[in-house]
Formats: sequence, C-alpha cells, structure tokens
Amino acid sequence: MSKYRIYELAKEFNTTSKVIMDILARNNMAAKNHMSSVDQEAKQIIDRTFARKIDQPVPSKAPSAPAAPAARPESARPQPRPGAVDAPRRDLRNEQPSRQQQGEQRPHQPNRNNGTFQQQRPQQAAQGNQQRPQQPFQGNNQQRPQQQGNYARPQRPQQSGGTNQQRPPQQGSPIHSQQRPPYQGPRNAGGTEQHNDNRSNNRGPSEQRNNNSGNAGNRFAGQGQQKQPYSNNNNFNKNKPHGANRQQNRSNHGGRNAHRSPQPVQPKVEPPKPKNIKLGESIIVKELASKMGREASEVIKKLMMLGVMVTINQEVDFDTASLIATDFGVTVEALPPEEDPTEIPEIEDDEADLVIRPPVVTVMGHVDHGKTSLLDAIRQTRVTQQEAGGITQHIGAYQVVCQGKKIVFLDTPGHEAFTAMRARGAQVTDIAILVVAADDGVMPQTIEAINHAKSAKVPIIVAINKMDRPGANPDRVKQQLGDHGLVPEDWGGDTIMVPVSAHQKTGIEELLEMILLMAEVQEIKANPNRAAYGIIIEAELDKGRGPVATVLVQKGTLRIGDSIIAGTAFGKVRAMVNDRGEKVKKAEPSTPVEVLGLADVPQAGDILVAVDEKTARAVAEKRIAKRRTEEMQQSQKVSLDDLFKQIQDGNIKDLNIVIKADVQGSIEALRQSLLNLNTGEEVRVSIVHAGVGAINESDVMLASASNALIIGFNVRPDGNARKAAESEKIDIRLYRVIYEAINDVEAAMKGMLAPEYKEVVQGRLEVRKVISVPKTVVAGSYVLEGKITRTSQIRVVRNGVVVHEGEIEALRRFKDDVKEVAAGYECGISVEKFRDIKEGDIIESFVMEEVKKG
Ligand SMILES: Nc1nc2c(ncn2[C@@H]2O[C@H](COP(=O)(O)OP(=O)(O)OP(=O)(O)O)[C@@H](O)[C@H]2O)c(=O)[nH]1
Repeated sequence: MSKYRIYELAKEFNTTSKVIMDILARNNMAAKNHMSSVDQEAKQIIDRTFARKIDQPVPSKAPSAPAAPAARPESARPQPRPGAVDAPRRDLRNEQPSRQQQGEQRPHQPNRNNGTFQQQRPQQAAQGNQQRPQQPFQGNNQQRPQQQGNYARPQRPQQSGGTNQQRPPQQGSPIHSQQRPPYQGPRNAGGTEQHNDNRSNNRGPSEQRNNNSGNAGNRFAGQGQQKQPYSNNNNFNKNKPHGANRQQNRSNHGGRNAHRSPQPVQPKVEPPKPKNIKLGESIIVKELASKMGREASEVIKKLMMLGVMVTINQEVDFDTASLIATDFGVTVEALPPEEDPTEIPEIEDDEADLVIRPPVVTVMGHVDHGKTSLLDAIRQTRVTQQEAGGITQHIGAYQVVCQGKKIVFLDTPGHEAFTAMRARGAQVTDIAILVVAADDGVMPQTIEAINHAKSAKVPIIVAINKMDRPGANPDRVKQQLGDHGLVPEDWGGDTIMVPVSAHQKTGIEELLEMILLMAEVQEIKANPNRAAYGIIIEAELDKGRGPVATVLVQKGTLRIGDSIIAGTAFGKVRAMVNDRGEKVKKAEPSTPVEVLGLADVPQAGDILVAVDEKTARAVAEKRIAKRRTEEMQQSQKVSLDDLFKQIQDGNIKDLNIVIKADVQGSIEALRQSLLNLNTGEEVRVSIVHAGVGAINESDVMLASASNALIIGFNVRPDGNARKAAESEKIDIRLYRVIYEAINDVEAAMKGMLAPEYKEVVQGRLEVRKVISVPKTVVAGSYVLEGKITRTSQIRVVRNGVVVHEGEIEALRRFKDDVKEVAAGYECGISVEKFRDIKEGDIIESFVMEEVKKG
C-alpha cells in the first residue's frame, strides 16, 4: 500500500502542507505534521479535491489566464480553505499527463463532484460546487460564463483606507462603482492589503480583517449567493492579478448599472455632421469647425498638418478651408462673393459689341534718354503741324493721327519720382515705347521700365533715340536689350526696335507705323455703346473751374450730363475739353478729355464710371467713410506715446507727413521721393494723408492726431489752418521746389536719427570745503585725477551713491571763471540746481560722446 507524506502531496499539488492537512482533517483523516504519511485513500481525497477545483467554472469574460500561482511567493498564496483553492488546480492540470502516465486512478471528471468529499460537506456544496457538477472540464477558465458576475462582486477594490469589514455586502453596488475611480492602485502602493483582493486575504492576521477568506469569505459568499446564484465563486479571484480584477470589476459596473442605475446617464449628443457646406472667400477656424460639426482642435490639427499655423479665431481662405473640409469628407460649395458697397460692379461686354479703338501708348525709359523730346517731336510733327489751328493742350494725354488712324500717347515722362505714376501708366497702356539713348545704352531705369511693362503684359516697342549723336551705337543697345529678353526682329527676335532722333525728328514716322502695326496685331477693341468707364490720368483743383480731371475713356462713351464717380469724387459731367483745347460733347474709347463737374479732386489712377446719380452719391459717401476709417486707423498706429516710447526703446521711429499740393502729379512725385528716403531702419517716413488743395484745418488736426508735419507744395494754409497749427504746434513747411522739400526732410531725418552716446569720464574731484554764498553753494574741491571743464556734466557721489547728476553752474579758480581745471589743482564749483553738497563728496566729471557709425 502506497504511503504519501503530507509535504510531498503539498508539493505535488503545489500548495502548503497545511492545506493538505486541513483537507484531510475535514475528511476525518488526521495528519500530525508535514512529515506524516497518509495512505492511498487520503491521496484520492486530495486528488479529488484538487481535481474538482479544476472543474469549477470560471467566468467567460475573465481576462486572459492569470499568472500561474506557482510563480507567486508562498506568502502571497491563499490560506487553505476547503474547496476554495484555485491556484493548485492549474498546476494540477499541467501535471495531469504525468500522473496519467504514472497510472494513477483519477476519478472520471464529469462525476467527480459526486464524490465523498462533496457529499460530506453540504455547506461547501451550497457554495456552488453542486451547481456546477455537470460542467465538463473545459480546460479554459474563460469558457465558464456563469461565474463572472459573482466572483467579481465581492472583490471590488475598496476606497483607499477602507476595510471590507466596514463595508456592507453591497459595497460593490453600482453607486459605489460609479463613485470610485476605476483604479486605486497608487493609493495602495504602500499596502496591498487595502485591496479587497482575495490574494491579500491571507497575508497576516491584521490583514485578514479585509479578506473574504475562511468563514468570512464563506459568509460573504453566502450572502452574495442569496442574491445572486454564483457568489461563492468569489474565491476564484484569489488568483487573479490586480489588473484582472479591476478590469473585471469595471466590466461588471456597466452590467449592473444597466439594471439599477439610479442616476440617468445622459447620452452624449453628437453634433450633426453635414456632408455639404457653403463657404465664402474666407472663414474663421471656429466657424469652419462648427459648420462641419467638428471640434475646432480637430480642424487646427489638420491645418497644422498642412503647415498652416492658425488659432481658433483666425481666418483661413476658401482654398484652405476646402482642403480641410475635403479631408473630413465634406463637400464644399462656394458662396457668391459678398458685394463691396464701395465697389461698382463692372459691366461685361459682349464680344459682338466690341469695335477697334485707338491704341494707348506710354513712353518709358531712363532719365534723360529723351522721352519728353520724343513725345514733343511726335506732338509737333503730328498734332501742331497736321491739325492746323489746333492748340496743343497739356492734359496728360493726346491723340495723333497717322495714316488716318489715331494713336493716344500718355504724356507721363519718366523720372524716379514718377515711378508710381508710370506703373499706373503701364496698366492703362496698350503699347509701351521704351526709349533708350543710342549712346548711353541700357540703364537701371530702362530695366525697371521693361519690368513694369512685362508685369502689365504690355508689348514693348523700342525707340533707340539720339541716333544723331556721334557715340550712337544701336547694336550695343540691341545686345544689351537682348540680355533682358528683348531680342530685335532683325536678330531673329520679336521685339520691334526703331532708331530715332527726337532732335532731328527722324524715325518718328516709322515708329508710329510700327505702333499701328502692333495695334492691329493686338486687336485692341472696346464697346463704345455702354456707360463710360475710364481712368483718371491727372486731376487738379483749378481756381476758376474747380476740380478738373483728365480722363482716358477706355470703354463706353462719356457724355455731357453723365453722372459720374471717380474714387471718392462724384458729380455730373458739366463740360469736356479734348487735348486740342476743343469743347466736346462726347468722348469715345481711347479719348483723353478734361472733365469738369466733379465735386472733389480725384486721384490719378482712380477709375471713373458713369452711373446713376443716386448710386454715384451713395458709393462716394461710403468710400469717403472707408477712407476716413483707414486714415484714422493709420494715424492711431503712431500716437505720440508710441513714438516717444519707440525713440526711448531705440525702435523704429515714424516721421509722419501730411502732403498737400496743387496737382496730383506733384503729390505722387513728393510721396515717391519721400518714401525713397526709407533706406535706413531708424526712421521711417509715413505719409498719413495726401491731397490736392490748400492746407485746411482738418489737415492740421490730422497732423496733430498723428504727430505729423505738413508739407505744402505750391499751396498755402488758410486762416483757420494757421491758427490751428499755432495752437497745436504743428510744423507747416511750404515749398515751391520738390527737391528742396525732400532735402529738408532728409536733413530732419538725420537730425532725428537717435545718436548713440557713451559716457566718457573726464576726472574726479574731492569736495574739501563747502562755502555758502547768498545765491549759491560753492564746493571748494581738489581735482584728484583727470580734469573738469566748464561744460562737463557732473555727478555728485556720496558714500558710493549718486546723489545728484547735473551741470556746472560755475567753475572758478580763486575768483576767476575758468574753462578747465586739471588734476592736482583746487577749484570752486557750484552745481546747477543743487545746494546739498557736502564735504567729502566726490564729484565725477564726464561728457557724453556720440558714437560715430561706420
Ligand atoms: N542729340 C540728341 N539729344 C537729345 C535727343 N533727344 C533728347 N535729347 C536731349 O537729351 C536730354 C534729355 O532729354 P529729355 O527729353 O528731357 O529726356 P527725358 O527722358 O524726358 O528726361 P526726364 O524727363 O528727366 O526723364 C535733353 O538735353 C535733350 O535735348 C536726340 O534725339 N538727340
């Protein structure tokens, strides 16, 4: 008969000897100690006990198999409890083959619950063993669904510091579950006994308060069982890792909440997610997100991925917004552009209504290459000579006739100061004549002119001027132009180049023919039968006639009586004068005319449109309001405070200027020249306002608000403006020569440039005697080192602390005023506005020297 020692059995079932002895004791088989031997019958009981445990169902939703209990330290293992040891069963299973190999008689698994052990312990059976006898061994705890709810329930982790004993059996109720955070791990870090985990139940006497083991466990299980059938299986938890329990507990919460949730759970309302949205030209990120039913952060994230860094309140343009929307699977529809109340919608002309019109030509080129001379030559040969009796009027543009066809020349000879005007000229121009002096060749402004024409997509005809000059070298000019993309026709290129002499009036005819040829090729057309549309070439305030604007009509026909608007000026065409000084009743496309009747002086480059009177007035008012706002915003940017602070901080300073002049051309010249002074970084010229006409009170008030000076060119301030300027201390400068104005401003800027100073200490003196005289205090001092001069700045230092800094009132030796006292000499000093000088004070003399910039 086989004998088995207790400790051997314990080892075999991977448990303690005490567990084995307890099992045997319950079966009336006493064993003294772990060395005691037991017989085969006892071995079978132990076998059955542990085999039955294997068969006990395990919840189906239990997490994946926990770590083998064998891996845990002995101390962490559960105390022996009858029929409740889960740990060994796993090992037992693992060991089954070996036992079978040994030929052990194991009870048939399905029937093992009917064994003696079960029958002898009805209480145990009530805990669940009887309820699960029929379950076949699955070999997988997870396939045992019924146990899930019950085993987990008593194991719910307690709140930190809590004990199971204090808890009612319902401690794992949904309310508790909801109130507790799902994981209390960190709080328990110092003592796992706070877990209501069965693993910790048997760690020590004190910890057993918290556990469900032994009677407590059974009682607890029993209570649970009364409510729920499988509560006894709480013991399974003993071998579950913390995580598994917590996870299980969490999974149970939902289920129980579903049954008895006292608090209604608000379903999360998902914002609607439209499939299609409409977008304007731009949209704020926040709005875009809400339109798509998304979180702004999602949109920002997508934008960031596109490399667009924006905040929630920033705008993105239509294209960017469309990209983002597409990314979210939302289709985008473009909203029609919002109507700008300051804009007048342009009329689209029907192709069939277009007829040939004269080309508009601009003459461009470097300084002194002969633009004016060429224009004069053309005018003289074509206007004054051919149009007998016609007196050429200088209105900024004129028409010539060649081969019975008209050509319009814009009379805007170039100079650096006219760059802005010239750029505008290129926009109204059909053909650009580039004047290049045959002797001088291509110069910087020649290249600039080429670029202007190219950017305006205006074809260029080159006039190689001054061909009469001895140094004329047209081939060199052609070569230089070739380097800039203008290859002459005779060299295989497509640029027409005509050698001319403005002086000798040679080549003019050929040049005009070439212009007509190009106009033909370009098919320059316009619809004359519609409301007039043109550009302001020049505008001025005429003493007798009021505002006079030279208009180049581009489309439609302008007639006397037409209601017109140009920029902020509106009115009715009262009279029109052509370039020959003749009064005309209508002006067709490509006709330059002087227009009288506007209420205000428009700006060069403004678009003139003929509209009904009501619209003209309304739009003009809106434009005036818009301009005022813009001017206000501009002037607000540079307040006195800001300027002062910027100077102090050494930041960029703004020299604000208001320009008033007699004609628009002068304004443009002044503005451009002044802005060209903005080469350095220290002072920036800013034109806050520019207008035609006398300097008025409102100009002074604007200058006052924006800390600006006023430059008047060929204009004078009126009486009110003078008074206002006096009271507001506004500097008004009046000029008759543009360059004088520019020179003055340049000088003022240099004066304004903040010079950098550094302190240079000259000497140190010691105050040895203080003498009070009726009006001042004289400090009898000795020059310790260096020197002191009458113009030195001084600082009085007492015990290392500067008590005063200022200037010298008097510097004397004996009774004579002196300019300078050197080291080793005595002198008498009185300090300006400072009488508190004391014996022993040190006087430091220093000067501030400007740091020369390289
Ligand atoms: N020999 C000669 N001299 C010319 C010819 N055309 C112009 N000049 C002279 O060149 C100088 C400049 O001529 P302008 O017509 O004033 O030149 P511009 O390009 O209009 O000059 P800005 O208006 O200052 O840009 C004047 O002294 C002209 O007399 C020419 O065909 N032959």
